[in-house]
Amino acid sequence: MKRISLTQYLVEQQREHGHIPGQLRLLIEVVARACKRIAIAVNKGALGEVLGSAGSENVQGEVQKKLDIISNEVLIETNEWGGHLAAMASEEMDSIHVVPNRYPQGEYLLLFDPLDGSSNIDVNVSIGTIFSVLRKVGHTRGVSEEDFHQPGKHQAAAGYCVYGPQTMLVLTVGDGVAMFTLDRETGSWVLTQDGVQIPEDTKEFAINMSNMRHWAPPVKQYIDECLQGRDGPRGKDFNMRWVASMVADVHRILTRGGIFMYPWDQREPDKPGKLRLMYEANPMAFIVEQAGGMATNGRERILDIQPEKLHQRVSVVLGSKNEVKRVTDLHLAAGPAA
Ligand SMILES: O=P(O)(O)OC[C@H]1O[C@](O)(COP(=O)(O)O)[C@@H](O)[C@@H]1O
Ligand SMILES: [Mg+2]
Ligand SMILES: [Mg+2]
Repeated sequence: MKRISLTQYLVEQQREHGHIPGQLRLLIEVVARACKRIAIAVNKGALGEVLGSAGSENVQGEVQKKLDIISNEVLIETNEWGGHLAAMASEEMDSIHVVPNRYPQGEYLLLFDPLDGSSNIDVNVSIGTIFSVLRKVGHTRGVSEEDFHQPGKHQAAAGYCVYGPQTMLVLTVGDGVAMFTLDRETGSWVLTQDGVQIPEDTKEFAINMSNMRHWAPPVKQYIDECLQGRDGPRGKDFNMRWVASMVADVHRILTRGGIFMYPWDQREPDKPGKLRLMYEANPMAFIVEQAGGMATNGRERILDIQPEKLHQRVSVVLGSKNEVKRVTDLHLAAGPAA
């Protein structure tokens, strides 16, 4: 098999399509390098003393794990000096991190969920890193949080790394989705799948069923019809999977299809959902769309949502096109309140 490295892939994309500027290519390579360092820490587990809680809370009031903090630091440290970024934002930081004056300033903004699936860290189940890249628009000096408030359709690149039985990097620069597997012996990312396509139909759904009694009627109806299997209106049996690491659930969907949902629920009616728009939903929605799937908040395309806050939350329905469409149609038919 001819081995194509991440560098080679990006250079070829640049040559063929001309839409990956040098700074963006560098940025992606640096993020991939940071993910490699995080993978090494994840791999060491208890031997590296990286498991367990850090005893602090993030801006959303969630208890931080040691790996949440380590991964955040690795991403900042590897990215801030390269000259490709103006600023970064993270799930684990209250506000944006502007690249210090001692380093050259770049034109991109990087957002990340440094460690996704925190509840799975200590139980040796797949976790990951999610990232989104925006271009700093406008030519004003300096950078502010408002510069980040761009809808997901403006992302220049997005990706995630999954730390599972294999460490994989999944990437889109707006021209399809490519998957790379980390060769631990050589330390390089090797292209293992290009032109990833999500099947349009599926018999597999992913949702945290323990929240069922709190869901809105359209979500209840959709899942109820799936559960009725071949005796119900769908006329086929469904299977369920829920890893509780979005990266792992989305990775399965990219590989063999499926629908993923983390919907609004009535426990906290003012909160649109659990997942964060800018560094979880947007990058995943970009990847899913680039692989032929669909991603909505139940009503509108996630990539069209105009963000108002860095840590804004959103309801998420993504994956195989025909199923996401079905859930979205049920919401639209139910009217504005549901
Ligand atoms: O524990 P729950 O409610 O099933 O939530 C699981 C979801 O929460 C998350 O773990 C949130 O991500 P973080 O670990 O980055 O906070 C998602 O990855 C996952 O889909
Ligand atoms: Mg997350
Ligand atoms: Mg996280």
